[in-house]
Amino acid sequence: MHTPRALTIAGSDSGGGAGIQADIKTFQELGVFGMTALTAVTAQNTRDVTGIYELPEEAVARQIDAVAEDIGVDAAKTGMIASVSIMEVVAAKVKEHRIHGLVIDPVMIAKSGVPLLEEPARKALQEILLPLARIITPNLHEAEAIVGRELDTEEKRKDAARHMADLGAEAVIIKGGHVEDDQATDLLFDGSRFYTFTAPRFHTPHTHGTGCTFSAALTASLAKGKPLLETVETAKQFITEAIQHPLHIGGGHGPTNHWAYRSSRT
Ligand SMILES: Nc1ncnc2c1ncn2[C@@H]1O[C@H](COP(=O)(O)OP(=O)(O)OP(=O)(O)O)[C@@H](O)[C@H]1O
Ligand SMILES: Cc1ncc(CO)c(N)n1
Repeated sequence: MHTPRALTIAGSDSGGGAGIQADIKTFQELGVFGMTALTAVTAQNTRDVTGIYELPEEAVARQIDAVAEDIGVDAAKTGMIASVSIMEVVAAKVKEHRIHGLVIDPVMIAKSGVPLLEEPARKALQEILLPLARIITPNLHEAEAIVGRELDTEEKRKDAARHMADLGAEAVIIKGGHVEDDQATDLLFDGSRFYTFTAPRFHTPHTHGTGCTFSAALTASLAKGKPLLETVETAKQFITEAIQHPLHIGGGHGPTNHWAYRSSRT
């Protein structure tokens, strides 16, 4: 069996808790060889985003070409893709290199409240990236932005998931991190059935990069060739343990603990 290889196409978080840093830490913890194609560099910590520097389209294209042409990609994820032009490049390269097992994390704002997606790119996301998704993983607010309505009941969230599947995503997970509830429940739609994945809600400020970490864990399992339900189950356990055992780093929304899942198993 070959070594599973996963690529993240995302932004850099200098603070190390979100973005490509969260992704490659998660890939490593799950025994998957991690590769990166940077779309932007952010100057960021647990409190704020103080700078966003997009990479040129050509730089994004060449990074994807470089890894796909030599190393190979068993699964990939997208995170922060701030502009329509970079979205177009990513979609073209995903098609050109026939990258399957693509997890789309439709990142829109950081935990600190700073927007990471330019306004015109919101619509483009559903037209350009969403149809390529093996799994799309919006949080509540991202799902509301994609379907253009409030999703304050489970029934409405189910309709939204169906809507995103109709737009072309093979599977949809509406994450429950921002839903007012004692539990953190994620809703999966696999194109025909709904499933829920529930964990206790921890009352902690250390949730910086939860979405990145969760989608990276999904990508790692897909790279290993795991089926959808097992993939979501593993990712949910990974993020739950990472939130449950925080590292207490920084003065704001601190990172999750990327080694908690492994530590509890060794
Ligand atoms: N306080 C919490 N306790 C337990 N699980 C949580 C908590 N907050 C989020 N989660 C879980 O973490 C995962 C990511 O969900 P969330 O909705 O926070 O993503 P997000 O908003 O995209 O994160 P990010 O800040 O990285 O953008 C989901 O599985 C969600 O249920
Ligand atoms: C670079 C980057 N990507 C994604 C997020 C969302 O958590 C973030 N804060 N920073």
